[in-house]
Amino acid sequence: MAWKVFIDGEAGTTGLQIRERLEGRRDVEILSLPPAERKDLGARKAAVLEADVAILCLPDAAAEELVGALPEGQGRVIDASTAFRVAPGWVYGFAEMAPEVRQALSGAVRVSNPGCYPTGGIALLKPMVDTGLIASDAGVHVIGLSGYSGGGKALIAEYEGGTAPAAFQYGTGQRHKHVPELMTYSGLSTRPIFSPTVGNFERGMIVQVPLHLAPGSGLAAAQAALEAAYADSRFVTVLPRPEGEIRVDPCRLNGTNALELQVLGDESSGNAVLVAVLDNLGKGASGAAVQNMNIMLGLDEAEGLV
Ligand SMILES: NC(=O)C1=CN([C@@H]2O[C@H](COP(=O)(O)OP(=O)(O)OC[C@H]3O[C@@H](n4cnc5c(N)ncnc54)[C@H](OP(=O)(O)O)[C@@H]3O)[C@@H](O)[C@H]2O)C=CC1
Ligand SMILES: CC(=O)N[C@@H](CCC(=O)OP(=O)(O)O)C(=O)O
Repeated sequence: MAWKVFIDGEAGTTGLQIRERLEGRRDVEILSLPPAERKDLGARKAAVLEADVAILCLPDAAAEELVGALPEGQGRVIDASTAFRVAPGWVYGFAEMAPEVRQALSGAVRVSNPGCYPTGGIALLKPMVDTGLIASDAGVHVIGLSGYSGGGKALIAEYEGGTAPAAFQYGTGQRHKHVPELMTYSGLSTRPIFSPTVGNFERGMIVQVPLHLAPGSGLAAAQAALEAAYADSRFVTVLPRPEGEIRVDPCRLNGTNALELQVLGDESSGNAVLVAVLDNLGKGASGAAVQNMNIMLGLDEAEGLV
């Protein structure tokens, strides 16, 4: 028997990627709507209710409208938008964030898929807060670098049309949509400063957290905290601290569901930069959505396919 999966917004950037990841699978049947019904609320609602799991790859407002139309507790949904990431009653689908998340996911009806930058930021920050290496009320800085596909079809068109600059910093008003989830799941009570930049490359991402740690021991402690948090993780890897200078390539995990974490810096001064590398369309979006779908359907064995 194949599980029925409906991808709402399957023609968009994230939807297409999920479709590609699922197309070769014999344990999954993709439910699709005819083009004329692609934006018909009634048809989409019926497809969600027919499916074993529906993955919403829509703008926030369209996701809110569809979820609002579903009967309470019916239609298992993974929402890729920002709409429900800190909403009560939703499971935040970052399976590696804490041991209890995987179990919550397996029975969940409403799952929000994490944002791309928060996936890297929370992965780095939560173990620091949990172990007391960062006080929960500390003011932290998070710096992001993303490929342009993170901006969806509109930004892709600007870059492919040659009208966008080589790179641009944005989120300059400190109102970026990712800050609430970053703060909530990292366990920070002070709103972090988040400064993202997008560059002229399609996909790939670096998230950096600069920190002043204890001189002489802080970097080793940060390394130990990350290693302990992700010891049993299949998709999150803590890399060894490098010897000397390195170059961090945002694109090195493209096409995968991997997330790599690393502690960089100088032990003698305690000046550190924690770094996460991921594919914004992989672990930052479609990979995580398929991983969550697998856990919800009890297909953990198939996780290697994401
Ligand atoms: N790109 C990324 O890296 C990531 C994106 N996300 C999130 O995923 C969601 C989708 O983003 P992304 O794929 O980039 O966006 P896109 O703009 O590439 O795709 C959105 C898709 O939704 C469709 N759509 C819009 N309104 C409706 C509606 N009312 N009913 C049905 N379909 C509709 C669009 O149709 P049409 O083709 O006609 O425009 C389009 O195909 C967003 O909420 C985004 O925040 C999450 C993680 C990362
Ligand atoms: C480069 C770029 O514009 N990136 C988007 C984030 C990517 C994304 O869509 O984030 P979600 O995971 O929340 O959907 C932005 O900064 O708004």
